[in-house]
Amino acid sequence: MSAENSLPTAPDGGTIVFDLDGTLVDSIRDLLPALNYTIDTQGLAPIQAEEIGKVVGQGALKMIARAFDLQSKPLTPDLHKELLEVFLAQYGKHTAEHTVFFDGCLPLLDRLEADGWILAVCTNKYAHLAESLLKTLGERHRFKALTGGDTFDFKKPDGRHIAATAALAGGNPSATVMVGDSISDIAGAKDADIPVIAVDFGYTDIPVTDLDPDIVISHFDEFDAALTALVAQRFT
Ligand SMILES: O=C(O)COP(=O)(O)O
Ligand SMILES: [Mg+2]
Repeated sequence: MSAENSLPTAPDGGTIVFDLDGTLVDSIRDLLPALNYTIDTQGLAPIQAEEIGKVVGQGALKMIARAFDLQSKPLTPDLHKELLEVFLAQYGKHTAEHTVFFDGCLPLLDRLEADGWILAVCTNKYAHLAESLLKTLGERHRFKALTGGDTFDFKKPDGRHIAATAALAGGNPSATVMVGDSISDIAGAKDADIPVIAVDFGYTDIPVTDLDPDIVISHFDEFDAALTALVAQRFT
């Protein structure tokens, strides 16, 4: 095993809570077509891939609202609800057609599991969509808990979403590390006093370096060193 691929021993209840969209999986390959299908029904122009950070991160309802805002189009509450149904039906049929895990992610999950870390997913996506996405990709079994934006009465950037996910997974929130790509994840982790590794290849309109996470990585090959540093700083 190379020096880069060397994880720290998991502390008691050691848990890694991963965000989903833009962190574990490159999901805009399916999210964007479903969003564009939805807004096209109202004559809006398609959202471009470069703009995805401006719309994703707070769940589907917010994504639709942000798409309308971006094009300064009015959106009534009734139309908003109707379009959510259109989006959910469309995305529900095409959740995992083109979506893939980011490079290096699955080997990392293998290493983490082998080294005794508990894995969980904390996403602002609807839980049933996240469940179906991970099941279709054949990787749901790795995660001891999966919570969505609709699982609790609170969601990221509320830190309770992350802490409750770790607890649900049987982990110790005080020995938990969050991994995410956007302000919801980084602000949420800070709110819960949980250390956070940010990935800079996800979906955000604010560069993650500006959000002051503990560590930024640009590829999952850098994860082991990042986790080693965090465990030494925060858990010993
Ligand atoms: O789909 C969204 O808007 C957010 O999803 P995420 O929390 O997994 O990034
Ligand atoms: Mg994300």
